[in-house]
Amino acid sequence: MIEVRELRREFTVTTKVGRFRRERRVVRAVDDVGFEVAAGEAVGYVGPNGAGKSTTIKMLTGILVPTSGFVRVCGVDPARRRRELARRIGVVFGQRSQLWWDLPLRDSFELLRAVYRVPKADYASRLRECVDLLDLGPFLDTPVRQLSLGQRMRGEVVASLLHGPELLVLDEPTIGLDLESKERLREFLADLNRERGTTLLLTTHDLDDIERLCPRLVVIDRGTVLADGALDELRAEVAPERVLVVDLEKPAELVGLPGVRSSRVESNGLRHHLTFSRDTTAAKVISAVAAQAEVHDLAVVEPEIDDVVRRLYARR
Ligand SMILES: Nc1ncnc2c1ncn2[C@@H]1O[C@H](COP(=O)(O)OP(=O)(O)OP(=O)(O)O)[C@@H](O)[C@H]1O
Repeated sequence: MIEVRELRREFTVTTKVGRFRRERRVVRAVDDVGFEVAAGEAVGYVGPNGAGKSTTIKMLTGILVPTSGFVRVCGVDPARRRRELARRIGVVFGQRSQLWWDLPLRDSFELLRAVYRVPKADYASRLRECVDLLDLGPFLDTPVRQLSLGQRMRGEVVASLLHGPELLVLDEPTIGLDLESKERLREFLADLNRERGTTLLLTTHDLDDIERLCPRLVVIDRGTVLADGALDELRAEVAPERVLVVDLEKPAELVGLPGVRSSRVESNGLRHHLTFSRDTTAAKVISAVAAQAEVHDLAVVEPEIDDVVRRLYARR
């Protein structure tokens, strides 16, 4: 669905040096980026501010022409065949609107139907389904300018789906939304990917979006790919330890546990946080604990996704 190889984009920026002199400098926003996304995948494209995410997205959607490299989306060169691509993909920019500000939401959708020449029956059924799932019915006749951010974002997502795209590209779709709106949108997108098989590529700073939606992550920093893989694999790679939290029936000291590298004791010896390596199974640690004390409750804690991504950035 997406093929990117040695993709590069440079910008020339002019900065003032001293009182009269200006200096031209080339900024390489995307520097030999490569990755592929297969049909049906949901991939998170993450990186710190200025990493090159939006620039990549703009090249994938044909808004920006690459300085060099290879890019194909749905088999076409986005910059050369932008119009054709627009009929096959949906794009949502959290910070920019594709809706007509003064028109009711319904009229914006109608206009987009005409732009994309969506057959009336397809349009009606897609609109009905999206509006129901995203609970937008009560707002269809409200001018876009009067919608809350959460309502508008749901509107943006509907607008991007009216022509039934194979791929949906989202740049910061949950930015500024409250927790409930975020959750509703994530649920909708997860269903879209699972039930419809729509491919998703999204950039976000909210790693809960990734946890909820994207089994795979492509991490970029300073224009280059730092890591690309399944979230679980990246977790195992950069965070080679997990924590077993055990609550004992009675306070006890635990000694000689297999694979346990460090421990922290709380509640006067009742709760133990045992950090163990991935070479050991949780079952082995648990049975060694159970041989020494009576266990009341336990949980295995994986490192948080924020921690995984922070460690990936730090590797640089
Ligand atoms: N039109 C432009 N002209 C000059 N420099 C630009 C332009 N667009 C982006 N850049 C620079 O390219 C780099 C990458 O920017 P980009 O917007 O792609 O990052 P990002 O990962 O999307 O960041 P953020 O998370 O802050 O949105 C930055 O250093 C930015 O200043």
